[in-house]
Amino acid sequence: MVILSKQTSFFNGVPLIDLSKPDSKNLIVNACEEFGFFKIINHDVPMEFISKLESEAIKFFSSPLSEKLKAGPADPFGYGNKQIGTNGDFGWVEHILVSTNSEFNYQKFASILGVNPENIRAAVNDYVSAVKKMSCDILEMLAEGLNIHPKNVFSKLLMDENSDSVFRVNHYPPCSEIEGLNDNNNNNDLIGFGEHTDPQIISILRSNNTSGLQILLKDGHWISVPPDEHSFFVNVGDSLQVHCLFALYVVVGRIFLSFYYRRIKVIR
Ligand SMILES: C=C1C[C@]23C[C@@]1(O)CC[C@H]2[C@@]12CC[C@H](O)[C@@](C)(C(=O)O1)[C@H]2[C@@H]3C(=O)O
Ligand SMILES: O=C(O)CCC(=O)C(=O)O
Ligand SMILES: [Fe+2]
Repeated sequence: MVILSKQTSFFNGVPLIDLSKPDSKNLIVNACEEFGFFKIINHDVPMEFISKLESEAIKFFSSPLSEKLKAGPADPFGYGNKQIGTNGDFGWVEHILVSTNSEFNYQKFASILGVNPENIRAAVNDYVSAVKKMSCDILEMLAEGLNIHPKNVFSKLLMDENSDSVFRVNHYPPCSEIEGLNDNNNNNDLIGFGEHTDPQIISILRSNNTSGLQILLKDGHWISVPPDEHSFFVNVGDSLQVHCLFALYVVVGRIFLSFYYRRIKVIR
């Protein structure tokens, strides 16, 4: 199912965390508690790593479907089309899911792109390492903001060799059925990536300047997040919620709820 909507106004209240500022740790804790979602600026992920990966992804997704299918199915890793995950969820999306493990085999993707698999590995590793470093900084600030020792209590979950961290690239292709439609009624039958929480500790999201990302506020309203290709968005996943409910609530008396979000198709 795809939710189709004319772009309505953007929400300007997403908490903003400037990683270069000393008060970030307290702001991160408040954002996790009040919102479960925040935007990161002044991160150290080089734009060069982001652009390199984005251009390889664009090349891959522009390949003929018959070629892309050779890199599938995503069970668990590879190319997937419309079928999101293993729960039968459906979306107007195609994706690549890869392990962040450095031994991952990129041969299938490299053949389609006509490049050496080591080039793809290097591009993914550069990006993923920089994003992991940023994620560890965020998780350590979170522990510090909560006054929990040691400060790597969360970040060690990410650095663990058995960590289930994954790298996913989603592509939301144009939908010929809705092109040219002038939908004033918020026709509810078209969605890119359906409403869900992520099972991980946190999810780090970045997209190009495409709108459609929506988050569910505590009052039950879905609101649209303004896109920003230079920033990352972070959302609280189920594992952090569970950790806080069972371990931290007793100690520090704070609760973080994992966060519902989705991506809709927007008529321009
Ligand atoms: C629709 C779904 C796909 C997903 C499991 C879920 O029910 C909700 C979270 C999705 C997600 C997002 C992050 C990762 O890409 C992923 C592998 C995960 O752990 O949670 C996917 C799941 C998936 O593709 O199976
Ligand atoms: O498109 C997005 O920004 C969200 C994608 C998403 O929720 C996911 O991959 O888990
Ligand atoms: Fe997600």
